[in-house]
Amino acid sequence: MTSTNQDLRVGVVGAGQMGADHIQRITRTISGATVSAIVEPDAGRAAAAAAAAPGAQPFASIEDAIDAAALDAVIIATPGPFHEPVLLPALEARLPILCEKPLTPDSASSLRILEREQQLDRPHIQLGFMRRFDDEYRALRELIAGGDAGELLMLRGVHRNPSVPDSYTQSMLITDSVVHEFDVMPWLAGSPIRSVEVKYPRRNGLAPERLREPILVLIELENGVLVDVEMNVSVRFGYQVGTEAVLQTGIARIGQPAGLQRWSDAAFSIAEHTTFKTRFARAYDAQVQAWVDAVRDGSLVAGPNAWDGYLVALACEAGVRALDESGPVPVESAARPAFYA
Ligand SMILES: NC(=O)c1ccc[n+]([C@@H]2O[C@H](COP(=O)([O-])OP(=O)(O)OC[C@H]3O[C@@H](n4cnc5c(N)ncnc54)[C@H](O)[C@@H]3O)[C@@H](O)[C@H]2O)c1
Ligand SMILES: O[C@H]1[C@H](O)[C@@H](O)[C@H](O)[C@@H](O)[C@H]1O
Repeated sequence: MTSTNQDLRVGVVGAGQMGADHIQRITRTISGATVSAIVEPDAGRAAAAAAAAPGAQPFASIEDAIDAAALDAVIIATPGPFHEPVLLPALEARLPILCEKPLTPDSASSLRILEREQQLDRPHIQLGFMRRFDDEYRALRELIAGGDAGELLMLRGVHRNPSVPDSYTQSMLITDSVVHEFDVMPWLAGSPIRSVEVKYPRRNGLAPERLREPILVLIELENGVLVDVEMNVSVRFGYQVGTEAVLQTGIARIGQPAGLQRWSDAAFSIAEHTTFKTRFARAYDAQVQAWVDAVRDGSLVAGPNAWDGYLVALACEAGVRALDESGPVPVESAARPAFYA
């Protein structure tokens, strides 16, 4: 750290919906860090981000921010295809990195990142798979590992978005959305992915014309646990992410609606989220705080690392193939190098 005060100076690259959220989070909620640099090509977003983070300097590129020694660490919140051009100079400058998911959109580019990172003394990249910081996901993982209800047999997931932007394509059902399940389900079950299959139920006529959805994704894990995920992005009513674990002698469920309960007009209702920003707000806070603390104490990474991102990239490749092929597509997951132990 080259900070003049005790705070970690964080640069944020990409100040769109997620980057702007992280800028506010660091400015208002996180302790031990300030936003010192913002790289955002869109002038309106750059101005809004600067207003939210007094004292942060604007830069045209990550390279310029590095040359000006304006940051100790970086959060990458550009769209997935624009992660690699930021990751490489950041690694070159030995900056600790919190990179939003996915690491990169395909396994070949993820491998390039792994190769570059392994030239450093230790992992520098933490990945933004925030579900690992969600209290409910953590409790579920603990329960499964504890074995009180016997062995885990199945995991059943629902992942429902109210709608998606015009830029969202068919393959993004996998690479932008199911990408989370490709990380969190193996993490819950303690076993890597063996294959991915996609089934198409009846199409939702309210979906954008370019999308054939919802989809049902079947994920087989190496330990025999079968995972099914309903991926559904035009549900309109709200944002819902839930998981049910089927164990030998019990069922565990997370992601149920919580909060305001209401009785009126002879009916009962309960508030539902409309965006991941509120559903996972506490998880994002915990994730960023854990990362800041890890950078400050020198451990640099306190969550999923680039190897986890590579495994997910392999699963995404299989998932994208499975959108067009019938039957399970195998995932060849390589052995984790000692560097990422
Ligand atoms: N963890 C989560 O739940 C979650 C939620 C949403 C998005 N994301 C991830 O966050 C990242 C950003 O997604 P978003 O929804 O905020 O996208 P967005 O389109 O809202 O914002 C991306 C921003 O990056 C800027 N940008 C593009 N190229 C750039 C470059 N080369 N240098 C600097 N800035 C550049 C764009 O102008 C834009 O403002 C993606 O990786 C996405 O997958 C994660
Ligand atoms: O980019 C978003 C984000 O990653 C959300 O967490 C996920 O639920 C959405 O499906 C995806 O589009």
